[in-house]
Amino acid sequence: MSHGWGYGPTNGPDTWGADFPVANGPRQSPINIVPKEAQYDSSLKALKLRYDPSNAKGILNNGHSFQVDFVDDTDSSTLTGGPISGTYRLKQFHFHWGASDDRGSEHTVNGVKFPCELHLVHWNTQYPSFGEAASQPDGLAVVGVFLKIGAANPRIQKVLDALDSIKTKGKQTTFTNFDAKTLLPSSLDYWTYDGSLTTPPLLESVTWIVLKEPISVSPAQMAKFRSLLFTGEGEAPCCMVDNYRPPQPLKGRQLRASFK
Ligand SMILES: CC#CCOc1ccc(CNS(N)(=O)=O)cc1
Ligand SMILES: [Zn+2]
Repeated sequence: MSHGWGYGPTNGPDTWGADFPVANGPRQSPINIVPKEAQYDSSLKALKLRYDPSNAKGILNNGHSFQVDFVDDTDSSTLTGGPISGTYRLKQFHFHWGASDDRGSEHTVNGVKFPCELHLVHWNTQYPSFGEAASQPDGLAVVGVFLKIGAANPRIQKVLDALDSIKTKGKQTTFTNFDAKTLLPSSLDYWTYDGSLTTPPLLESVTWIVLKEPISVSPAQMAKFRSLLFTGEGEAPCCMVDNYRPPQPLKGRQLRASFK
């Protein structure tokens, strides 16, 4: 049986290059963000996120994380402005997290890991589909949001309450009427750089937009993330934790900031 990619000792990030050679490419993600080395760019526009709650359709345990999927056949949930040109449609959002609060995020800031990181995945409508866009250097835009330990965040609770229904790999359920914009912090200040998907196929097609301000998550809410399993029903259970790729070499890329 093929031993697909994952986050364990025999199929984790250090092994991905065997099946996905782009893993050692020039624009891999995530990266360590060093704010002092980010170049403020006054030409960067404000992010414009317009999401229609009725586009939310389902929530899925995909065996690597869980994702909330959106209807993306019209321009009703979009990202415009910021560092991108044109219109990008929201496809899904998902998270990465650790087994304990000292790790879990993919991007780091001055080497500091957050316990969790949210990714909102968008694709460039210049291309006919997500799949087509994912193979283009300007095909995707992912907004990254750090989660830091603090007060319980009521805005993620509806997502967390759905996790009991998708405990094992492959399980999915309907998930409707959800405004992804409520997951965002009050400030939309961001860092941006050219990067890749952080999971296989690791395609170098992502404009990364990482928000400076984190949102909060409580220890009890983190426990809900950690209640999921990488494994399918009937398999020996393996807790879904530490599903993050570590920072990759910058390889001369410029990191820009939308704020001073
Ligand atoms: C091409 C392709 C494909 C499968 O779809 C995805 C979607 C999102 C991701 C997650 N990428 S990330 N962590 O960089 O947002 C990976 C594969
Ligand atoms: Zn991700």
